[in-house]
Amino acid sequence: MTQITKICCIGAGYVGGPTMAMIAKKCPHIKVTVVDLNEQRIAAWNDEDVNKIPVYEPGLSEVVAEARGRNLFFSTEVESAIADAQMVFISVNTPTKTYGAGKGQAADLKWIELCARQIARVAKDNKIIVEKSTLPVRTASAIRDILTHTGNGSQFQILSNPEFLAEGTAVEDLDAPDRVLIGGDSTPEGQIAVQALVDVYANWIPRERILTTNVWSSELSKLTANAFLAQRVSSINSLSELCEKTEADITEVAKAIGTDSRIGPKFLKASVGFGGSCFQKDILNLVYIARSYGLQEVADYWEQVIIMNDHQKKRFANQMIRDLYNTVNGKKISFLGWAFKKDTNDTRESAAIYVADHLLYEQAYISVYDPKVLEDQVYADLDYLGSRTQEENRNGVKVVSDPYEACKGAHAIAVLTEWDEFKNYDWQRIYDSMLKPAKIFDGRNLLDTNKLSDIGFIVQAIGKK
Ligand SMILES: NC(=O)C1=CN([C@@H]2O[C@H](COP(=O)(O)OP(=O)(O)OC[C@H]3O[C@@H](n4cnc5c(N)ncnc54)[C@H](O)[C@@H]3O)[C@@H](O)[C@H]2O)C=CC1
Ligand SMILES: O=C(O)[C@H]1O[C@H](OP(=O)(O)OP(=O)(O)OC[C@H]2O[C@@H](n3ccc(=O)[nH]c3=O)[C@H](O)[C@@H]2O)[C@H](O)[C@@H](O)[C@@H]1O
Repeated sequence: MTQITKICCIGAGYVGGPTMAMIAKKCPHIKVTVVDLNEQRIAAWNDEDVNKIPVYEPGLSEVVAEARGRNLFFSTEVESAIADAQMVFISVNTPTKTYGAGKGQAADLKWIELCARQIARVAKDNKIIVEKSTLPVRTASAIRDILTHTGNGSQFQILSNPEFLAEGTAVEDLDAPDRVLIGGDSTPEGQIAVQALVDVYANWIPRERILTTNVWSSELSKLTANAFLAQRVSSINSLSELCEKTEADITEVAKAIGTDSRIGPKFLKASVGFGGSCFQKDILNLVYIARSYGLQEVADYWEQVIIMNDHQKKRFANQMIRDLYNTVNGKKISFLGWAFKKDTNDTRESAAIYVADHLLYEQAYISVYDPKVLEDQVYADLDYLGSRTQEENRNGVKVVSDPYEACKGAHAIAVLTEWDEFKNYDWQRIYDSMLKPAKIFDGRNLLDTNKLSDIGFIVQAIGKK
């Protein structure tokens, strides 16, 4: 049996950082080194002030503080960390391709291949390679191809161990996951590698929650889990539009169906649309894979989840324009929230970006407040769209650090993220400072509509009349 005492993780992002911090915390006998090419990111992980680590997650700084310097290390010395480790996790980004074949759908595996080649170059002994990144089914065979041609006789086992944590709850998800999934080869060597990784997780996770499968099932289960979750959001969002036409209330409908134990209550919150770095990219990837096998109906079925989500974001922005007398030209609109969900500073694919873009086309003036997202990030998100010049984005959007300032003099407020603090604002004070009629578009069904209406606000929530 291989007793793992040295782990390296390539990629110190939203997954690599928290995941490895938890392994290090729970397994003080294992030396865990997280490496990244991004020097700034590594410097931030090593910041003396543990509150300045680059990923904001409730409880994460405490986990890092406990293990960092003891058996958790962050470094840019990629090669030596790989060479030293018995087990190498690959946790690099796998975004949607922006060029060439599969552009806009397939996963870009450039960084995965680079990692495999780097491992092949520096490894001098046998290693277990763990796919932590989300990958298209059958990627392990490409990694194996690269690794088996090193020519130095080292043996590699490839495992798939997808991550299911959600941002904002990463620490609790890692501490007590519903399950850990490990896919490996059925050969004796493959099973020894699977067992070695099972033993790592078994330090804190009950054995019955550690599932083992073949590699392909594991790779495909990750895409499938995200597709099912996103599908629930698109399903409830599609019905929110019908609720708005029929005086049914989406919160009541969600509760009514969610109490059926076969359906379950989670992931039925209607919203302005799902965001985050993964749902869209993973479903597009699934669609691409299905098409590449000639499975048109399968591809079309899942693509509809994305089409519905795009529709929901557009619908929200259009409703704002319509309710603001068909023009937002020169009107100040306050955005409460920019992150794709609460309790994270991550803004990737956030619905707020697309709603802002839509309103900027209509020449609105947007004032953004988010408790955790920095000004530069908001501009970077808008610049990345390429819809207008950097100067135009900075003229059209101001980022402020005070929510009352964001709302002062506004025609309307849009709630784009469900941050808890929004519920406790002095809404009378906000109302008094706004232009009248003062409108609120609650894209998260977060606020107390009755209370706001009593103050004088005109409130439009999702899936409610
Ligand atoms: N963000 C999330 O909540 C989740 C993400 N995933 C998956 O995990 C993977 C990583 O996602 P994130 O951590 O969000 O990405 P990220 O972009 O935050 O982090 C990836 C890191 O890898 C580094 N990197 C890329 N190539 C490298 C190389 N050759 N050598 C060293 N470092 C390299 C980048 O500099 C970056 O810091 C993706 O496949 C994603 O789909 C899975 C579950 C949850
Ligand atoms: O592969 C990934 O990256 C991860 O993707 C999601 O996690 P995450 O995107 O971090 O956050 P979620 O809680 O899933 O929320 C995703 C989006 O859906 C929205 N959402 C979620 C639930 C809901 O009922 N309604 C709704 O609009 C959220 O606001 C957010 O914009 C999955 O939940 C994780 O299991 C997975 O590991």
